[in-house]
Amino acid sequence: MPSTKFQSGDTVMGRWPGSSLFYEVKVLSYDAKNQLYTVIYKDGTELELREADMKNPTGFKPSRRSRSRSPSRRRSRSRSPARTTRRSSSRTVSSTFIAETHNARKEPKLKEVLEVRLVPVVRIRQLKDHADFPCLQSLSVFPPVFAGVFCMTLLLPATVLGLMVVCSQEDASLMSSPPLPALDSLWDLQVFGMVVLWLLFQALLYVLPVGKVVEGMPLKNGERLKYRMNTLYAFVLTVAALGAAVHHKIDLGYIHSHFLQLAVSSLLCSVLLSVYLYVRSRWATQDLLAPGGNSGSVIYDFFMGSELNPRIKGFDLKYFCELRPGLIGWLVINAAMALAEMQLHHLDYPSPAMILVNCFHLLYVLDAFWHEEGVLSYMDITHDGFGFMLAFGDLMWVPFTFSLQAYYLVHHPNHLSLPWIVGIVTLNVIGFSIFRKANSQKNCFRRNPSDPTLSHLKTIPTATGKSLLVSGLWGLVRHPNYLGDLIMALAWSLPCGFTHILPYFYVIYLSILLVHREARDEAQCRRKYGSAWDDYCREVRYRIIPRVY
Ligand SMILES: NC(=O)C1=CN([C@@H]2O[C@H](COP(=O)(O)OP(=O)(O)OC[C@H]3O[C@@H](n4cnc5c(N)ncnc54)[C@H](OP(=O)(O)O)[C@@H]3O)[C@@H](O)[C@H]2O)C=CC1
Ligand SMILES: CC(C)=CCC[C@@H](C)[C@H]1CC=C2C3=C(CC[C@@]21C)[C@@]1(C)CC[C@H](O)C(C)(C)[C@@H]1CC3
Repeated sequence: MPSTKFQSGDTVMGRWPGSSLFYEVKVLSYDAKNQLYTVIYKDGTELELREADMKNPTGFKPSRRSRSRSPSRRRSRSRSPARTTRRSSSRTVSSTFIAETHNARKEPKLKEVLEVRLVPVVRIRQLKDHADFPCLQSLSVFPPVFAGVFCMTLLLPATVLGLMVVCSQEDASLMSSPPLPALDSLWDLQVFGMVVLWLLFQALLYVLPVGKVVEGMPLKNGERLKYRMNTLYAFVLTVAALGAAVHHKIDLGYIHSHFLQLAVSSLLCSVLLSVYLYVRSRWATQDLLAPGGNSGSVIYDFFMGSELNPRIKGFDLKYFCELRPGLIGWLVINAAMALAEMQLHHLDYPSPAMILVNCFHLLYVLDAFWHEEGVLSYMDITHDGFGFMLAFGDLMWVPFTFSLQAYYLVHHPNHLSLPWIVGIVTLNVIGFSIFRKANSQKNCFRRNPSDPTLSHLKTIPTATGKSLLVSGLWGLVRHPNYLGDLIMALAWSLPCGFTHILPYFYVIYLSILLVHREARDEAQCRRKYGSAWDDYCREVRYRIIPRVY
């Protein structure tokens, strides 16, 4: 940490954003560029504070009123700071501070020290805050949370396999009960070898010294990890390798004919990886753990993951899995399904529906690769531990459920008329434009808030020094990028027609995931930005869909 008034590890008094209350906080790191300290309150809340909002503890006396209260719990019991210090979007942060500091001087009672006996509350709150799972949000006591996590560990893989089995039946209705495949038909050592080879090949491409190296978001200790941006190269080299394989008469139809076995082998790889991750996390120091990453429950930590960025030397396991084997694997499966469709129905070209599905998915994945740097600031990388949920999500869920539409079309051809094709392409273009513009605007604004291309947008200042965009797409709904993602998801399903609901599984999954993710992000932003976030919510009333939600 550079020479600053407060040092990492110091215990000082930090202002709760939007209020005149000060609580005991521990300094974690200092961001010299933005001149912000990352501090942690005793209830586990992490915020960025300016030096002006931090004071030495001397002179603060314990409150007689305050007992076992965290800032966040206080907000729900007493009048919310948002209401007591309500400010409009046009009012500047500094004027708010002056007013509140003045008040605080007149009313010493407002200066309080947090007396903490919060450990169980912290853990439950952090558990509920932890990941993309709605069931964890609604559960408030430990045993059900762990039981829920345990069931998910079994249910999620079963869901993927079940969907794949149903999808291959003529009657792909979710209500149908297709014959279960024999257990030994699910396993083939050669297929397992292929999956391991695939992972090793992708790992080899990851360590190639091509592509620029960039720094990730600051960690708790202020450090920034380095990441090499070369997913696009990995993709191009994979396509070249597959092209060479096809040229040498290797039949990609193998993927279609061994689809279930490939999924089971990928599941096994994700389980083995998660066991490794769990075991190594037992030796990880506190500053390497994700928030709430050490709950004390084996099953919970196995599922959610304890370590934030597990690395072997410079090889980042989470970042590798998030973007490469699963996403590139998804595209390879799609291409194999197009080939299988041509073989099965004796076609010279894939059907228009298959072409649309392949092109839409290709665009989505290439976009993720093109904007690879943006992924470094996504919750999965900066906040979530790496455990079974993400390992399974990346290695099995993404390639085998995201490709269900292409798999479905192999067995359920759907004729598309020209107007339908035009309509579906238009819908995807609209969804993609919203998704891309929203993500780019936010990333650009976070990198450089005074970027001239964004000067026309209105913003709301917050106590942390960062502002929130409040016009343009971010003024339409609070998560325009989710809206675009959902519109695209619908466009991907429509080429499969309306006979079965199965091709719409992706839209349903994404809606649940994004609604939950939005709630989780909202809770984090409210903690981070206090009353400024409430102002934003008043100004932009809808979360994802204008006038609906
Ligand atoms: N296909 C799939 O399976 C999935 C796709 N996704 C996609 O991944 C992408 C990333 O999603 P996710 O990481 O959840 O969240 P976002 O990229 O939407 O990031 C949320 C963060 O943006 C900042 N923010 C929120 N509102 C504003 C505002 N008005 N102005 C400026 N900054 C704001 C806040 O962080 P701060 O203020 O700290 O910068 C907030 O925490 C999305 O496009 C989503 O659609 C996500 C999950 C699954
Ligand atoms: C039910 C279950 C197993 C949940 C696990 C969730 C994960 C599969 C998803 C959580 C967030 C994801 C993102 C992408 C893929 C799915 C997971 C890992 C993503 C990489 C897809 C491509 C996008 O462009 C993206 C980079 C925005 C996106 C990031 C989030």
